[in-house]
Amino acid sequence: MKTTSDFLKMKVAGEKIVMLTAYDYPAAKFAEEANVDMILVGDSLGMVVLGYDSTMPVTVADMVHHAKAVRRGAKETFVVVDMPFGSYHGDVHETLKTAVSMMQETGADALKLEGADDVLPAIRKLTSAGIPVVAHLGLLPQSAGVLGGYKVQGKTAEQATKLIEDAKKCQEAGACAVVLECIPHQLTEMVSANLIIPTIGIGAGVEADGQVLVYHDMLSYGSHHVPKFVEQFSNMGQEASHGIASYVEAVKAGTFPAPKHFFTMKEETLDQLYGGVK
Ligand SMILES: Nc1nc(=O)c2c([nH]1)NC[C@@H]1CN(c3ccc(C(=O)N[C@@H](CCC(=O)O)C(=O)O)cc3)CN21
Ligand SMILES: CC(C)C(=O)C(=O)O
Ligand SMILES: [Mg+2]
Repeated sequence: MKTTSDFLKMKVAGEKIVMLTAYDYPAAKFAEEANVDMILVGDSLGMVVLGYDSTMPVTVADMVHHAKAVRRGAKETFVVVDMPFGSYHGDVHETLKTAVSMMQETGADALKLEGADDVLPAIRKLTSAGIPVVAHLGLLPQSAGVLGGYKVQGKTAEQATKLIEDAKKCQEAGACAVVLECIPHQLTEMVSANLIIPTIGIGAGVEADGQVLVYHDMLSYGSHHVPKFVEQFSNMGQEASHGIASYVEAVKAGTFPAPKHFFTMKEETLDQLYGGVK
């Protein structure tokens, strides 16, 4: 299994880090088999798996439930779990307690927290307690209400300067990597050059040290709105709906199940059952 120090080495060597989200056992297995470097159990599961229209309703219990399934499917891959909305903005001792239980219950390798500023003490606290932390800057879906929606961040010189400073502060606080979401690619280049820890981009250009995408987006598996930064690498949703439509048709037509799907009784048992007469 790769560790945080391998990710630092990959950055130095210029080897791209591939991260993919997963929310269940089969997805985790597929990711591990394809040599994904890091799996993210993202709170985006609230949207793509649970059908909410934001990540706000997702709870620690939801994250734990899905992360346990992912861990069972990918025992040899570095697994990062999102701390959900509202679970790390209270007292740092409370945050540490929540983080410890998330780590112990799921067997995760790291936790991810959105933001800098008042989140820095939590990053410091968790790291010093031995929990690797991935930071997350730029578009913060858990603050979409405050940001005014899912919009590109860091477009002005002032915002960009703040983001570079925030990234450095996250690194100083002990973060082992930082996710950069929806920022101009030139800013990604600057942040990446200013940090020792790797940057993992989503909608942040090719200059990041790694990339992350949401499983359901990159496979076109039922996610309704697909952001501009997504490439659809397969068409799973279409495969699924065609498969289900064929099943419905076959049952209605009586062509499924076919004899190869039947279980059959012996002739002599049938004779006993009928008492020799039908
Ligand atoms: N399915 C899914 N994919 C994601 O990547 C994702 C989630 N859900 N949920 C949590 C966050 C929210 N994310 C999103 C969602 C939408 C846009 C989006 O539509 N952005 C606009 C750009 C808006 C602008 O121009 O400022 C776009 O057209 O891509 C961006 C990030 C990323 N994360
Ligand atoms: C979009 C990624 C980075 C994320 O935080 C998630 O999937 O929840
Ligand atoms: Mg998230």
